[in-house]
Amino acid sequence: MDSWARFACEPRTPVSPRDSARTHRLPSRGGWLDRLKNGLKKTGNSITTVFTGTQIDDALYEELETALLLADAGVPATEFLLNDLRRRVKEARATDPAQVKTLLQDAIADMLAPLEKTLVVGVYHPTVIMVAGVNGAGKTTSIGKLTKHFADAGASVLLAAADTFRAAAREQLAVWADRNQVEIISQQGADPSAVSFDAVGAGRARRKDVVLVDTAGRLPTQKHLMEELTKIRRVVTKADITAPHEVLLVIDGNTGQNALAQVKAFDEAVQLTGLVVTKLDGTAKGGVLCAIAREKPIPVYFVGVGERLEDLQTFKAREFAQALVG
Ligand SMILES: Nc1nc2c(ncn2[C@@H]2O[C@H](COP(=O)(O)OP(=O)(O)OP(=O)(O)O)[C@@H](O)[C@H]2O)c(=O)[nH]1
Repeated sequence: MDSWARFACEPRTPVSPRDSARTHRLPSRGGWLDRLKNGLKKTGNSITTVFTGTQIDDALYEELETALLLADAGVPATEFLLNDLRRRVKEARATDPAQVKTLLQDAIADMLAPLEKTLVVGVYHPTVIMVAGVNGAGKTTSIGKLTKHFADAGASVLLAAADTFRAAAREQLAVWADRNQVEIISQQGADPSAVSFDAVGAGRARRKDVVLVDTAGRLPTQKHLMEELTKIRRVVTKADITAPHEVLLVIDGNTGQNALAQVKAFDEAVQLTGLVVTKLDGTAKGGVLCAIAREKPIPVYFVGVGERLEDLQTFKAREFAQALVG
């Protein structure tokens, strides 16, 4: 068993006949649930206070509806959850609001379950992962954290600084590359597609396991920048017909319902394969994952609750539901 396989301890649905596939699991989940709980406290508090009463009545459901909407779960997910919960309460013949709280946890966990998926690398050589998002969502930081974890697990990584305009962005990525002793392709002022093309070629020539492409932040309303992103994707495919193997959108958990709009817009532009939800620490809008599950179910590979390395972990539906309705 190679050093990477030691980290491959999560169950995996085979995605390829190639048995060299590796699953990526971030190490050290110690204390994670508490950190997640702490991060989601603001969202969770307004939901859990609904269950402090003594009766299961219409007022309880109405309060819960308000709390879910305030948590940015959105109308479709809120309606679904309320109907599902009423059914569960009836079936369980629950009489105590505390029981309803546990049933809500179950309902949320089931709703979020389809979003749970493990990022697999090793099926393709290299696995090309494109990372996009609005400005300041946490792309570069997340790439840095993932690089560290990939490197620790024995995978070779090549970074591509496809944000060629902002010097600070390239420098930030170079710091992560340096810290993890991984190579980086970076060219000031160059065309982001050209840098990405070169990186995929270099990744293959240098036999890297993973090529991570960091793109510049952009708003879905900036049409030319969204077209630029589409072009990057197209050019990556020119460099390797099977790539990109993953297209990740990093979203800031604080943006709530707007995050859903971002998911839709970026998916249209580059066909997303997964999400990274950052900054869930201190947000009152953590319910947005329910909205995503109901309205645009794209897998959530990782969630982040802070700036430290260990603050980015794989997403687990039940854990999230537990943290939200603690
Ligand atoms: N509190 C908190 N801060 C975070 C988290 N993830 C990232 N950040 C911070 O968010 C800020 C922006 O992160 P970046 O990684 O630079 O964001 P970016 O998307 O690459 O930004 P642009 O390159 O400008 O588009 C930094 O100060 C990060 O440290 C998180 O989970 N929680």
